[in-house]
Amino acid sequence: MAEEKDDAFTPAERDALYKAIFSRRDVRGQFRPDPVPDEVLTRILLAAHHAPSVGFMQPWNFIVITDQEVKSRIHADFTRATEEAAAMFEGERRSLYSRLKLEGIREAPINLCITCDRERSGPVVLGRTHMPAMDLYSCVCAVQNLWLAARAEGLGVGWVSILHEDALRDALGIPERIVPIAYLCLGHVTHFEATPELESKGWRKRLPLEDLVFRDRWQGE
Ligand SMILES: Cc1cc2c(cc1C)N(C[C@H](O)[C@H](O)[C@H](O)COP(=O)(O)O)c1[nH]c(=O)[nH]c(=O)c1N2
Repeated sequence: MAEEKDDAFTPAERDALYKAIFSRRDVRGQFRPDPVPDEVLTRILLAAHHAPSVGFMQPWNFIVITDQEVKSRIHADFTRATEEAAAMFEGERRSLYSRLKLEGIREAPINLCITCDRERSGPVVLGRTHMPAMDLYSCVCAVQNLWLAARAEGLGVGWVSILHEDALRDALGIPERIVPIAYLCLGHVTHFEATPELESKGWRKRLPLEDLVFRDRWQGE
């Protein structure tokens, strides 16, 4: 066998990465109260900070929330928003929606808001000159890095987006030029589900990959 180059992944390293990808779950209901050690939190934040970003803008900030009062304020807004959301679905969908657990704000030992500073590196940004949303997408890359690193650390992450942006800004004192990207609940978990909860609870199935891959041009409707 050819000698591995230093920058190549061994098969075990490759498998470990895929394991993190395929076993990552959105966690809302299985948080344990035990605290997350600071060094673990630092490692996953460092993973987020090593995400790609347009023009190397690094437009993110990480607001680490452990104050139960702040969490309760956000949770109160979730309760309002989720009632509004339930009303947007009809019949059986509405009652299924209402039975789903869609956040773990108060149970998770850490809540984390990832934000985007749209002015971080001046008005003209390499790579964002023609597609201005690229800074927002960069922050989502940071979220995904953190989500995968957390999985490898045995920590669950749940993304909560059933919130009013103004209420979130108010609760966290986020200034106007900063965009809240993700509100995450984070902590040790009793277990990771094998499949997305929205699938196991009958909300929606994973689509077949072959239906989503096009060759050379758009081949859908
Ligand atoms: C941008 C964004 C926003 C949200 C989510 C995800 C993403 C990417 N998801 C989680 C979502 O339901 C979940 O990712 C899918 O159901 C797939 O499940 P796994 O993440 O594979 O477990 C999510 N889940 C939830 O219970 N409440 C929420 O508000 C949200 N919001």
